[in-house]
Amino acid sequence: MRASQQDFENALNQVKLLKKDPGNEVKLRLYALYKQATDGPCNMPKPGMLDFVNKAKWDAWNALGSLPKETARQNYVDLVSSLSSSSEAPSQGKRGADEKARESKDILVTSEDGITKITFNRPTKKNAITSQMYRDIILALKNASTDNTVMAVFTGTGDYYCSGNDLTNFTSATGGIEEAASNGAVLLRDFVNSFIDFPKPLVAVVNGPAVGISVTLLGLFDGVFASDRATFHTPFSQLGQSPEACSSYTFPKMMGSAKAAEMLLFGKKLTAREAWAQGLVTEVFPENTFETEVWTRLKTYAKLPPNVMRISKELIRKHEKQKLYTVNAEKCAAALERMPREEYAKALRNFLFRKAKAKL
Ligand SMILES: CCCCC/C=C/CC(=O)SCCNC(=O)CCNC(=O)[C@H](O)C(C)(C)COP(=O)(O)OP(=O)(O)OC[C@H]1O[C@@H](n2cnc3c(N)ncnc32)[C@H](O)[C@@H]1OP(=O)(O)O
Repeated sequence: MRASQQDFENALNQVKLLKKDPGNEVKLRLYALYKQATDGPCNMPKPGMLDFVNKAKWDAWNALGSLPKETARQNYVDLVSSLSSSSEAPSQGKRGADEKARESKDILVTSEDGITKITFNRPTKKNAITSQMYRDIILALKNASTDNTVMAVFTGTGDYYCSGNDLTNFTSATGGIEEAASNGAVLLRDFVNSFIDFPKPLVAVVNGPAVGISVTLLGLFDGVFASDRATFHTPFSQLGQSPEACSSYTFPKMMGSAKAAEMLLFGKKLTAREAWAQGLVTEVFPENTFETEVWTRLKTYAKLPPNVMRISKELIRKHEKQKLYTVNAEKCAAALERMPREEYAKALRNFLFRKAKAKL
């Protein structure tokens, strides 16, 4: 739901009531979103190099590019709401929201060395993502976008990075498949949007096989470091589904339409090196040195100037954002269509009963 003018005005009032100074970086972001929401894209002359304060404000505003006024208004309201919830309970402070995510057993969130680490932590199910985990990740990314860490990194516990959507997510839905599909489509849209909108560098440390949505999302990451044990598999046709997380747009752009079709239509599983050759992976590391090498590298990256990385990311992404929102919305509408279909139900039955069949 889009923020109304009234929501925006309430947020303007709430900012004045914040008990804690949110820091310069957040204040610049608020300023930029406010200007974008009220005046539209920055068309002021750039202040001189020595006019530090106005130059920083101009840079922050200008970095929003052609972001529509309504989106800026929404982002402003969301940002103020996250700041308000943290300043309302000073004894728990921002940790109130953070702890909610940290308490989740299937998604671990930690912050160290300037890095928010978000771990799929359900190894007995190969880190398959439940509906609650989608919600936990949305919250973790929301917190990480305004806290004082420099980047966010996803990884998995155990032998898998992630086996994708938990195929039992909708099997226990009480309100029927149509209602489950509709709720799922909204959750999926919000989940993917939280990756599109994440303003800091976003990196995946792919420690093992990755399946489904954990692969398609990688097209929205800024860095993908993979163990040579990792594989990348998107068996959508086999599952009677269509590709999500904007991969119908990001994959052909990244690897060309023929190679994207091989993955997204025909479900070809790629090795880490094949995924690197297609531009999906930044670098592949030998399994035995993977963790040490990758985390050493990431800690170095986390020492780079955060504002510059943020502005550069905004510049890289700003022309794409509207397109990504549109593709995401289209896919979610398609998911609504597909889920109640027989092809999907059959794929689900095959998975759920495969072990029983194997014993026959
Ligand atoms: C909000 C809605 C958003 C919707 C977004 C849509 C996204 C699309 C996708 O992500 S599609 C991809 C879905 N994932 C899969 O199809 C993978 C299914 N799993 C497998 O094929 C296999 O389990 C495996 C190849 C990942 C691993 O095989 P292996 O033989 O090594 O291990 P097991 O099969 O015995 O698995 C161990 C236990 O983990 C459970 N499990 C694994 N993956 C999933 C999953 N995706 N969903 C639910 N459960 C999963 C598996 O059932 C075993 O559990 P058990 O020990 O209790 O039997």
